[in-house]
Amino acid sequence: MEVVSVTCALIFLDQKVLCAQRSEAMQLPGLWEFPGGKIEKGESPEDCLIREIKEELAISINIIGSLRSNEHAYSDVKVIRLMPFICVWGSGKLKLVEHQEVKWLAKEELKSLNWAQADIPIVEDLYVNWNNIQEQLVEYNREN
Ligand SMILES: Nc1nc2c([nH]c(=O)n2[C@H]2C[C@H](O)[C@@H](COP(=O)(O)OP(=O)(O)OP(=O)(O)O)O2)c(=O)[nH]1
Repeated sequence: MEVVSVTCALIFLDQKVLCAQRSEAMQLPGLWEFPGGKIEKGESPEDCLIREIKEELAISINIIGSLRSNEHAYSDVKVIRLMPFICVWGSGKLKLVEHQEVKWLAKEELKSLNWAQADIPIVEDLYVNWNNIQEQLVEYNREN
């Protein structure tokens, strides 16, 4: 079975993370995800994510870390390997090119959304590691 590798960005700002709602024109319409997309041939996961975020949200991001990947079988023939990265906003003004809506959520609000199935373990990991990630962000901001 083919496993499709997909990167996604956990973009943090002021102790909140950016969550995006898939539009009716996309697969999994109306469900919430972390923005990103499929890795193209010859592309590194990081390059893919930077490209996808530019395409989808018109901003550039800096990647500062990652969480563990999660594999989810949407069907017998479709397995997604979702690879989450911890990111901060680099430059540009946010514009929704593909998504229907975005929300900036605090830790306690994370579980209130109707997430795509592949994201559920990632949301759980994010919840559990939230304070650690905030420390990484403080450290990154001190150095940059
Ligand atoms: N980007 C992203 N995709 C996700 C998440 N969770 C999840 O199940 N997916 C699925 C939805 C899609 O089947 C697949 C990613 O495809 P996509 O349509 O967003 O990516 P893409 O822009 O590269 O796709 P394409 O239209 O060029 O084929 O992964 C997530 O958090 N972020």
